[in-house]
Amino acid sequence: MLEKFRRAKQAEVDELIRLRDAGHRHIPHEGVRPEFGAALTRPGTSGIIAEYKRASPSKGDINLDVLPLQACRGYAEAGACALSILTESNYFKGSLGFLSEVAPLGLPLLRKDFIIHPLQVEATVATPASAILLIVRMFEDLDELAQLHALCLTSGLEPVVEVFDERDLDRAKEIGSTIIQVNNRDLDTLTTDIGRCLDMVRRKEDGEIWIGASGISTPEQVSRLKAAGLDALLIGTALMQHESPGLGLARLSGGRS
Ligand SMILES: O=C(O)c1ccccc1NCC(=O)[C@H](O)[C@H](O)COP(=O)(O)O
Repeated sequence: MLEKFRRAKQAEVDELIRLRDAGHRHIPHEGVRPEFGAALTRPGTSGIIAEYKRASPSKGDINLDVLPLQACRGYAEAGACALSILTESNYFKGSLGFLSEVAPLGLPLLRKDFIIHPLQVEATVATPASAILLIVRMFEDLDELAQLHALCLTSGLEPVVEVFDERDLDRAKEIGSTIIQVNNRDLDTLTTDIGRCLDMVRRKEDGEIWIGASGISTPEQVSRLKAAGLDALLIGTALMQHESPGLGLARLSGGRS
């Protein structure tokens, strides 16, 4: 599955290389980037990262009717501590432009995509994103991942490093990741099992911020995962399936609406 995403991304990377070779430069975003990691652990936070996700490989179209700002305003009103914005276009019907559309809400933004090349990091620096997803499995060569991780940090983006299993976690820790996201989705079957982050969070160490992602859909799961030590939970489908995603979040978290 990830190989399929990597191939789809290569076309985007080739275009970024062509533009760079033609002299195009990304102008860094000049506004404030609210701190992402700090927002997940601030006292009193809901600890919920609400995702704007229009479609997915597992569900097909989820919600094409609610615009980014409309959905994310609802998330902000319902107490989301940060927003995850799917920018991948082929499988998730996302767009990089969504980041600027929702930035006026003032919440920290995670760019959720398949990042494999430094020019994608540069392109992200030109947006208001505070954080960017790096998926350990996308990299055979750990040095390549370590270099992208370092580039994110020096560029002012907080890298969120996603792991699926213990080996990924070993590699994430080896490069010094401090924001670790455990994905509960099995990439072969696309099914989810929250037991994965419940197991892995036992390896959380001081100074690390842990996020549990995928397949979270009930208030009971939210309470159980938080009690197990996850700092934040990233939720997309269960919210976007609501006509009003913000109301979906309010129901799930008992937050304001
Ligand atoms: O959502 C998918 O079907 C999917 C398939 C293959 C790779 C990644 C996929 N999703 C990306 C995500 O990480 C999720 O959007 C995120 O964790 C939220 O999950 P959910 O709450 O289950 O929508």
